[in-house]
Amino acid sequence: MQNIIDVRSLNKKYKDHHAVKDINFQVKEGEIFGFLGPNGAGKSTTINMICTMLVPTSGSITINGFDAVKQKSKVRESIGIIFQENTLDEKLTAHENLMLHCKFYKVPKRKRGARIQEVLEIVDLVENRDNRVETFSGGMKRRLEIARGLLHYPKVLFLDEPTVGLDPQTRAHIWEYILRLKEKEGITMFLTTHYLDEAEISDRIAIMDKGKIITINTPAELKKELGGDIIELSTKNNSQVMRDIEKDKNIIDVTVQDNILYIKVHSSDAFISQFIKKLSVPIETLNIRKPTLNDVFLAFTGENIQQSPETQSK
Ligand SMILES: Nc1ncnc2c1ncn2[C@@H]1O[C@H](COP(=O)(O)OP(=O)(O)OP(=O)(O)O)[C@@H](O)[C@H]1O
Repeated sequence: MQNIIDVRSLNKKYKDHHAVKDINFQVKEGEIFGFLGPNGAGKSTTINMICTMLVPTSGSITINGFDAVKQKSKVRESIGIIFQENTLDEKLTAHENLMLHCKFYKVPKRKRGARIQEVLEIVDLVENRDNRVETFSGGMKRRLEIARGLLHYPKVLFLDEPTVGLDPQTRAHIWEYILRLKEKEGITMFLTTHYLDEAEISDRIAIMDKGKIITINTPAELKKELGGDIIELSTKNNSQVMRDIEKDKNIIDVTVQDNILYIKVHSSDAFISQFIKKLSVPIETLNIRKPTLNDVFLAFTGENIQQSPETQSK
């Protein structure tokens, strides 16, 4: 598979802050590329540079064969962006919103009608074409934004938390459309998300932290690399537990989040009974499971992938 995005030695420095530090990665044509990282990792800065909205301090970005600094308009023709916040004009109808975008992107006049019809069909909004956007549900607005992002036949679609704030049923519905697009039109998807299940859909995932790409792999490989089992344990005195299990050779790693200890072990089978005997404080909850993508994220960044409550309502 050919690389549709090629990022090399990319840096961005804001006055006294080095936000993106010499990163390198490639995105293959047709894949869903998940771009994850905690708040402030440098994801938006990187995406803004790829989308030509921000000039890099140094390094190179090639999209669809075009240079993101020297061939901005060619790059813009090659990409579609679905922003997190609603950028539709609520007072206009679906059709009028799409027409406005056609003009902006200079889609030839004689092709506009057919193309609008085509994208409305993709997202199942043909019957709503003449209704004002203000009458749409959250899910319909998102679908219309996706339709708009597709109007100029982009090769890459940037999806910035595409289902944030939507209910689970609508989220599942939006994903049906996104996956249909991938299948039918072969569009490459560059996805940022704080939802674990969405990250799982990615063909490959890059995790960014403190301005650097710290790993890139398929979700399955990332989990496999982490290996072993995870024991989730809570007690009234977790620091005593840490002392109890100190120097235990079966333990690979221990992290603490929200007062729960996540103890990574090679295998819990033979280990668990002697582990419990070692504890000098009563157990409140105990759970044993295989690693998830969240464990991968936690291991690399020290944080949970899920949205914090204050950003969830955005
Ligand atoms: N215009 C700016 N001037 C100075 N510093 C900035 C500017 N924009 C971003 N930063 C800093 O650069 C770092 C990376 O920010 P960025 O927005 O790229 O992170 P992010 O991974 O997208 O985070 P989030 O998930 O919260 O959107 C942060 O420390 C941020 O404060």
